[in-house]
Amino acid sequence: MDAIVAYDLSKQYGERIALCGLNLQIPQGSIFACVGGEQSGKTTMVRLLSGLCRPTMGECTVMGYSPGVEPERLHTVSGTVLETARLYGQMTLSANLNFFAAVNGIDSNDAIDRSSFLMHKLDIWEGREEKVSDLSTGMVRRASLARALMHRPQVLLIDEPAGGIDQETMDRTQELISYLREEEGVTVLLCTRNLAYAQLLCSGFAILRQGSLLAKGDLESLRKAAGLKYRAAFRFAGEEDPPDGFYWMDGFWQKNIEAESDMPRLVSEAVSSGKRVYEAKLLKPTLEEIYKAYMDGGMKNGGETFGEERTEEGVTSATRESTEEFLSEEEGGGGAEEG
Ligand SMILES: Nc1ncnc2c1ncn2[C@@H]1O[C@H](COP(=O)(O)OP(=O)(O)OP(=O)(O)O)[C@@H](O)[C@H]1O
Repeated sequence: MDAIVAYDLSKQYGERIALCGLNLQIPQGSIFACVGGEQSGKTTMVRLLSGLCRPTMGECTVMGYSPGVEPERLHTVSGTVLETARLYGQMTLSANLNFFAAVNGIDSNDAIDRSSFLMHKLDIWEGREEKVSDLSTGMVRRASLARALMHRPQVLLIDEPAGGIDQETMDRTQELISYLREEEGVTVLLCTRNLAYAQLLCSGFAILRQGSLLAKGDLESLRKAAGLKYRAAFRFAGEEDPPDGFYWMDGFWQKNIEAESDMPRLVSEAVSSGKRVYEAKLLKPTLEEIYKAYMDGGMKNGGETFGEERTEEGVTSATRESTEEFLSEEEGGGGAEEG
C-alpha cells in the first residue's frame, strides 16, 4: 500500500504557483526525501498533506485519508514537523508533550512512557523541566519531533527549516527514524534542501524545482536518468603516467565506467602494466551530483517511480508543465492543527 499519494496536486497563491501537478506515490514503510532549492514547493507539499492548506487542483491522501475530507482521521495516522515549532514557550517540555498527548486522547500513563522514551531517544531528557522558550534551537527542533510522534503516527511528515538543523539534531533524528522504520513501520517524508542528509537517511527521492517534479526514484535510477557514470579512481606511487583514458581529478586518476564490475579488470590491468597501485576505489555519484545534473541540464521526468520495477529508460509519469488550468483561489481552509 502507498502511504502517501499525490495526484496532479497543485497549489497556487494568487498568481504564484507553489506546486504544479505533482504525481507521487510513496510506499508504506519507506523513508522518502523531497529535495529542492528555495521556493521549490517543499513546505507547500507538507502543508497540503497535513491539511494546513487546500489544493488548488488535484488531490492527495495519507494512509488513504484525504486531508480535506477526513482531517480527524488524517491527524490520527500522521504527525507533522513544520519549520516553526508548534509548542508553548511558557510551558515546560514535559508539559507540552503531555498536553499534546491529552489533546490526542492518549492515556496519561501512556503519555508519560511515550514522552520519556522520545525525550531519551532525542537526547532532550535533560531539558524536560525547562520552559520551551529557554531551550536551544536544536532542542526545540527535537521537541517538535517528539511532539509529532507522541500519538505513534504511521506517517511522519518533516519540513526541515531552510536554514538547516544542527549536527546533534541531525544525528538524533537519523537514529530515531531508523528505529521508527524498523520497530513501528513508520513512513517518513522528509522535505529538505540538505542533499547529503537526505541521501544518508532516505532510499527514495523526489526532486522539485519551482513547484514542478523533475524526477523521482531511488538513487540508482536517478543516476542513470541523469546520465551520470560511476568512476574508477586510482592513486599510484610516485609520478607514474596514468593508464589510457584516465583524467586527473580531486587527487586521483579517474575514469568513467559503466558498472562496478569493471573495477577488477581495471585494477588488474594497472597492476599488470607495472603500476604500483596505492589506492583504488569506486566512486558513485552522490545525490548532490545527481541533483546538480538535473538543475544544470534542465532535465525533466527522469528517474523512475519509487518502489516500482525499473524501466530501461527510467522514465516517470509525466510532470505537467502547463499552468493554464489553475484556478485562482484565495488561501482558505488552513489553520488545522497538525497531528
Ligand atoms: N502562504 C503563502 N502565500 C503566498 N505565497 C506562498 C505562501 N506559501 C508559499 N508561497 C510561495 O510558494 C512558493 C513555494 O514555497 P514553499 O515555501 O513551498 O517552498 P520551499 O521549497 O519550502 O522553500 P524554502 O526551502 O525556501 O523554504 C514560493 O514562491 C513561496 O513564495
